[in-house]
Amino acid sequence: MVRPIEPLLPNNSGYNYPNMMKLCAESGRDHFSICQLHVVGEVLAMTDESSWDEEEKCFWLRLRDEGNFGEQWLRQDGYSLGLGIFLEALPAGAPGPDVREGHRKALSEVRGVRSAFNQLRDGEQGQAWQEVPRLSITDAMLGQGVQEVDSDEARQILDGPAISHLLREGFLVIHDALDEVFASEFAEQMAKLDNGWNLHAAPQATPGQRGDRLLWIDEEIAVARYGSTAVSRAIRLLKGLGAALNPALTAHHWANNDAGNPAHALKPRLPATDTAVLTVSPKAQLACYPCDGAHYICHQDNKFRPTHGTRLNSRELTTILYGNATDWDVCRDGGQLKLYLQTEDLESAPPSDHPSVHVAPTVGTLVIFFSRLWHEVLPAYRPRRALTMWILRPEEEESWMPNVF
Ligand SMILES: O=C(O)CCC(=O)C(=O)O
Ligand SMILES: [Fe+2]
Repeated sequence: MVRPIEPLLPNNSGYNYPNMMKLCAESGRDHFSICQLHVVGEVLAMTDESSWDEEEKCFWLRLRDEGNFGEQWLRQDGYSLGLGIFLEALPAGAPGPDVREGHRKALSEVRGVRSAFNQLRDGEQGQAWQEVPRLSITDAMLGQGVQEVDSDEARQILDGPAISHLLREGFLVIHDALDEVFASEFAEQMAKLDNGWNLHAAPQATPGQRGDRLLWIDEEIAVARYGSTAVSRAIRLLKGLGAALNPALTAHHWANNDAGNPAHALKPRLPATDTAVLTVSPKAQLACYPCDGAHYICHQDNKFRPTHGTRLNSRELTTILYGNATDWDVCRDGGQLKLYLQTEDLESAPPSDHPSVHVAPTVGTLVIFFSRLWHEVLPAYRPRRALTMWILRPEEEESWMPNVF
């Protein structure tokens, strides 16, 4: 039997260790797993890692969001949690259908809060936050970023002129990043994954924001679960871009920071010889936009909040490999990525006639851009598939939590 999820509580102080044990005893289960934790409107999915600290008499929870852009150890002492926790009295394993329903409700609630948050101006505390208990950063120990992945393929693609273009313009498009055989296998396997009912609707902060369906996937799952060797190779290639860019990116941030741009600050300030700024997200996002005009409105993948001196999340660069047929016709099929140039510091979306580049999502095209650049996916009239990897700045992981607390 699956026990329904506990309702969202405005205050989580009941979820301390003794009470969790009591709940276990009452339900006849030998453990509870925390399946969802909401902090300032983000949903952080719990992995199965939590540990009881005998000395501190508290649980440490390892929290990650779905794409693993944010990760931290959080002390669960009944005071330091955000909007709410859902407890499932479930043995480890796939959630049952009523749990999924609970998740859906929770997500829509969280999205409501989140969109209220997005409408707040810097420093303002809105209605949405009044019930949120204080989350102390000093109670949270930051998790480690994922290791760098070396890839010869990535290094070959990112030669000196390509890197200079990326740093100067904020984006880079390479049309022949994959050889012909790799490209056609990649497109074929992306279609197979999409057509095999493996994807689920992307979460939306506001209705109509995006119409794609997603699968989070890493290079091992791609092979072991789906037999998609070309997708696995593509994920490794994308992961390798981080390592290939590290030295130049570090120098870039140093130069901009020294020139007084706080958005480039390296925290903690790295020694000049240390070039390891970037890590990669463990999983890539496989996204398919169905052919019914599905799109993604103009947005940034990350934001720098000058009044707080923090970023919303750890994403630094967005890297995408497209997996669509070579006869993609933008006039007929639409679906271009529209990148608005030099818009990283804009607070709100630029007008649609702002200088931009349009990228056709043809197989073999690789695009890399700074995640704070405003961009959108234009309506697609043919299934449009993309594999996205976010390259992260792990030292920023703390700052995805806006410090409205
Ligand atoms: O697929 C694309 O071209 C861009 C997708 C995107 O902006 C996103 O997933 O955040
Ligand atoms: Fe995006």
